[in-house]
Amino acid sequence: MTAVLDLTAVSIRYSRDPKVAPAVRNVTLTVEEGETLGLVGESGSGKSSLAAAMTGLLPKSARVDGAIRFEGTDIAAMAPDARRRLLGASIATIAQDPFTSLNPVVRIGRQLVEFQHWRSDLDRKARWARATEMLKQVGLSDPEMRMKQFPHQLSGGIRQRVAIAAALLVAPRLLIADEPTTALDATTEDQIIELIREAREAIEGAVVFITHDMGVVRRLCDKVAVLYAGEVVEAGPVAEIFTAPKHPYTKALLACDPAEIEVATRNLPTIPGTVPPPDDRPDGCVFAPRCPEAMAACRTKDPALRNAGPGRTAACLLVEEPA
Ligand SMILES: Nc1ncnc2c1ncn2[C@@H]1O[C@H](COP(=O)(O)OP(=O)(O)OP(=O)(O)O)[C@@H](O)[C@H]1O
Repeated sequence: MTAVLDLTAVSIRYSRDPKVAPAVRNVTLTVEEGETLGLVGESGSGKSSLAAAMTGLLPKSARVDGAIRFEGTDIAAMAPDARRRLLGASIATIAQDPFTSLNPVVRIGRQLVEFQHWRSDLDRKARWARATEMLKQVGLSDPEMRMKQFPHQLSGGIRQRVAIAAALLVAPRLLIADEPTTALDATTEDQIIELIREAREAIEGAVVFITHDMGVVRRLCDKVAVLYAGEVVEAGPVAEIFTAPKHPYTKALLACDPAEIEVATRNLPTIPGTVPPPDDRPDGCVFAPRCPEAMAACRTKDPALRNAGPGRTAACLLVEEPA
């Protein structure tokens, strides 16, 4: 079966100059139909750069090496116009702030009708009816009233539901959700996560969920790729990585997940130090300066991503490859 999305050795530079240090390095990952992949990492780990590359939204000055295949077609190699046509009809994005996808000065109804411009088989009335029905499906109780409102008249949670409805109107094969619950309270976050789960079933496609929060990955995703300083440091099935993480960075992220902390505490642990910028990487393992398990060899030897069990990879000298 052809994967919905398949990245092979993808590097991203914010410059055409191949000598400029890449912000994303050599990332390989696959998302199959019916799967939700979590991309997780701290600020600066390259999540948004990867999302922009997947949606063809990197700045013109950026350079992508490697292949990004959407249902078998390499979108990194496509002309921008052809890429926009393909992606506009097949990939939808839900952003952290729905104001980035909703126009603040246009009523919801008009926007949702315009989102369906590619449906030449439907007239305006049919598009309006389809949009109203979609608002109902995402749990809004008075969709006709919502259609007449402006985005600023809605709460954050309702705005995010409208953004999900807008994404579903595209009937995408791939839904990319970029920190869609970060600005929401815990109850609303639960509802939006449930909605994204239902959305994946409705589109019969795949979801890429970008977050810094391991708790959300645990609740929603089938697979996870942990990013650090632009590299995948560990990847594999969520069920296994959460029970037996192998990379010290994954272990540290899990230690920051409130659900993993037995005694309720106001002060969640954080990982000391910061992600190094692309042009100031340490020698050896990029995580070594912050790693509680680092050995002398970690300061000199770059750990290549290695086999860490069925469907799993990890980039750490401490991980022994299965025989
Ligand atoms: N437009 C840009 N021009 C130059 N460098 C950029 C640009 N966008 C991102 N970067 C750099 O790329 C690296 C990865 O950033 P990116 O925003 O992709 O990470 P992130 O994990 O999404 O973080 P955040 O959650 O803060 O958005 C960082 O070092 C960042 O400074």
